[in-house]
Amino acid sequence: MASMTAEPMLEARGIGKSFGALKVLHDVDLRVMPGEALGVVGPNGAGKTTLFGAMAGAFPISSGTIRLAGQNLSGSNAAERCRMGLARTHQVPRPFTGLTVFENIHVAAVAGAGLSITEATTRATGILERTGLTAYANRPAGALGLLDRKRLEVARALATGPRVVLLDEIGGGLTEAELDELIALIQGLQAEGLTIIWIEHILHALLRVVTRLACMAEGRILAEGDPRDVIAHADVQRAYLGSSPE
Ligand SMILES: Nc1ncnc2c1ncn2[C@@H]1O[C@H](COP(=O)(O)OP(=O)(O)OP(=O)(O)O)[C@@H](O)[C@H]1O
Repeated sequence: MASMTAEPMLEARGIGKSFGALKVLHDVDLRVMPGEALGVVGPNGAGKTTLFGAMAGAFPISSGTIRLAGQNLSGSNAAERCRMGLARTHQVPRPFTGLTVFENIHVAAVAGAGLSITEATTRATGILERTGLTAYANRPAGALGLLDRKRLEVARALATGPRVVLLDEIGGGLTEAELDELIALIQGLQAEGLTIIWIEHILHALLRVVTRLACMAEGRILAEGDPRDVIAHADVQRAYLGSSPE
């Protein structure tokens, strides 16, 4: 099995991406090992979300290679990458607001993982429980509060049966108590062996989960490694923390 080797679960090498004349990613390398939680920080516009989009297959990249458990993803679109085990959440949650919470999770299991209706029902029931959403199963997703919308975003990603999940600023806008609950959920997923890459501006939340940190600025990785070393790095202090709201 790939996970028994030292092969990264997800690896981006030499990623370049331009939108028209705007070069957003310059030769970015990033890798996450199986079961690892990697944090990504950086100022607004650094290219963090674009890097997630590149990995998830949201658009073609200008250069570079992405591998999932050793497999080159170049020829695969977003839906195929999802079936292969690569899931992402979005900065602004994107549930089907007219469907119930259960239906949202069920759809993700059918469309994202290709499960049968019956299999998806079993999976969705388990994920409702796992994410603390059972009591809201029959509520329209559009009626949820912010924390539960974020839980649902995680639940929809889990429904696709991911090997690695990309979390994009999922902590934003929550109270400290709500953030604690979300962190507990993410910590639990990591403890169960899920591989995680988490982009987050709320550094103290990120540092409760991740064991490795990368800082991006202007489309490049400035520093990457032990979170304490990255935070102490002079370039990171200058480009990010010096101007951070924290
Ligand atoms: N589809 C697009 N078309 C044109 N420019 C884009 C597109 N997507 C992103 N950009 C630009 O790419 C740059 C990087 O954006 P990106 O959203 O990846 O940054 P980010 O690090 O995730 O920022 P934030 O922390 O604010 O979410 C920005 O200048 C943005 O305006």
